[in-house]
Amino acid sequence: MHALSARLKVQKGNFSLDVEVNFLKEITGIFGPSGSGKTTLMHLISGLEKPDEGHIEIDDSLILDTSKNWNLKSRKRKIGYVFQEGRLFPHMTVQKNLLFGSIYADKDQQNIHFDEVVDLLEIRGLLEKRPKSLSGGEKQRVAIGRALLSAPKLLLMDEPFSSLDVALRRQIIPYLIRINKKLGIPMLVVSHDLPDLLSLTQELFLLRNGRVEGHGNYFDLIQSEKSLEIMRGAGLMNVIPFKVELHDVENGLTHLINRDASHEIHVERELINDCCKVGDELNVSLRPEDIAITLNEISDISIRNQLKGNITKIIKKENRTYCLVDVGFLLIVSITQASQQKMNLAVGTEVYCLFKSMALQINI
Ligand SMILES: Nc1ncnc2c1ncn2[C@@H]1O[C@H](COP(=O)(O)OP(=O)(O)OP(=O)(O)O)[C@@H](O)[C@H]1O
Repeated sequence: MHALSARLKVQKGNFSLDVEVNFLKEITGIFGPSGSGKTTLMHLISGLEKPDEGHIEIDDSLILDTSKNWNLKSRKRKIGYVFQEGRLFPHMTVQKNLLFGSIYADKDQQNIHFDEVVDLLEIRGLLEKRPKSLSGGEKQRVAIGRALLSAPKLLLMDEPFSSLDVALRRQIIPYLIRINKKLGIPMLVVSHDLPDLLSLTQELFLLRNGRVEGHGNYFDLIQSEKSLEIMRGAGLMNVIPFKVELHDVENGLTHLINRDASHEIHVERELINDCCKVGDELNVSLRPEDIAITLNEISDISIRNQLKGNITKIIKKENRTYCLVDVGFLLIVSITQASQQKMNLAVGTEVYCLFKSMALQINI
């Protein structure tokens, strides 16, 4: 059963949107450059805008069908919408803002209660405050809480990170993952920042000029030249799930292993910030430019992380060469075309991917 199934068409001046979006219960990202129609799509799904033609079902119940003249009002759609800048009511305390969310909630379907939301988002200490005295991340968490208390079947988030600095983004992302896992509320998250989006989900729709140009897992998408082209300018990123294996206090390192325990990497403890226990799962991000390729393992080198693999695809774009390397999981590596030619790299070549521990970003 799809959490959302939508076909939508709209013309706005010179811009036309014509898309089909279906997804399951997880977190799904909508990535696209500025002006590609992301906000328009969210408005159409939430009912803030009306399409010229369209059909929307949420959890198999019909929300909109223009051919039958069926169009549920926004507040009846059971969709929580978290806007870019939170949009809290300034004259109300945090508590009242949160309770406002439950006004439209269908009490029978309320699968999350006030105290649970407050604890999940860690906002108990803020309840008596007014929005103007909150930080950006706190506002955003309250806005998410308000949306959750409306008992939504679907949560839409438009650029939830854009008003937050890096530290606050890192805070919000785990809350969103927790909400999705714990409450099973599907989320559609719009962003033009690929690394942020990828730390939340690798299931993506790529939007360009009002059309879906690709849909699926990020690592499948980057194998298509067209999708790679859309994402390239926004900061391609490797995002790999790891588990904390051991804290090596003496050497200041934490050892991480991947899902099937085939690979171990080492990161500086200061990156982990003492936040993770052995056994905790985390995502490690690594820029394709921060990985070097060699044909042999190098022993007398300070770089500790050297993963052996095979090149599965090579894509050339301008003077860069993108190599997809299967090291047990896929890594995307960006090198110059000159390096590729000099090393004679081709599909099937066995290589080592080298990266410094400091090049890793940890998303908890
Ligand atoms: N009322 C309107 N009349 C005409 N064109 C419009 C109208 N509203 C939006 N547009 C155009 O529709 C296109 C898509 O806008 P939209 O805000 O959905 O894009 P977006 O992907 O969310 O962009 P951004 O990342 O910059 O927020 C843009 O080219 C915009 O100029």
